[in-house]
Amino acid sequence: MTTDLRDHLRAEFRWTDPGEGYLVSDRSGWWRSPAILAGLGDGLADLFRAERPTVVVSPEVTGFLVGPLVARALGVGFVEAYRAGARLPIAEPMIWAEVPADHRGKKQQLGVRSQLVTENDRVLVVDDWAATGAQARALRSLFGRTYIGTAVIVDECAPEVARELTLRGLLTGDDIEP
Ligand SMILES: O=P(O)(O)OC[C@H]1O[C@H](OP(=O)(O)OP(=O)(O)O)[C@H](O)[C@@H]1O
Repeated sequence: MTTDLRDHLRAEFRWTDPGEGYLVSDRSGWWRSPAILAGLGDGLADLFRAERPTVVVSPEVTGFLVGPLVARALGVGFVEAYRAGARLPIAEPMIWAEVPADHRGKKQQLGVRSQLVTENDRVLVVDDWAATGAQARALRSLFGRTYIGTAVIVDECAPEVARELTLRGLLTGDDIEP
């Protein structure tokens, strides 16, 4: 099942060249694929099922596509982590974490409605991609001991960063090399 999923993810992934000296990942083929949508929740959930997560948290915005699939597969709920500056559709109070400079060198903040995660939760962070690990690091700092790890589709982090953040991926950077 997971082998099939990995094959589908590799097959539906594209690099695009906007002509600005770097390539940009095009992940739209993933969301268009019924096979990927059917398998992605369980595929990512299986990376952490043994750790019995009780809630999934994902960063804005692509994380909002992936996180609910994983929450559904685990039978738990989903919480949005918004970027500062977003027009928040949820009530205060929020807790905020500084995001270290990410893969574009940009600093930001991520915020979660504090009442949605309790100290007894076991938080699984889910995202489509990890490059520097900045989003995962920020959310780990936000949740402290309730953080159990981060599941991503593509893990491009340095191995020591992935280990430190308990970050696991379905694919590595080598799987989608241009
Ligand atoms: O490991 P990091 O260096 O933190 O990078 C990973 C982040 O980069 C991508 O998001 P992006 O900022 O491109 O925003 P998007 O979700 O709006 O596409 C991806 O969805 C992760 O959230």
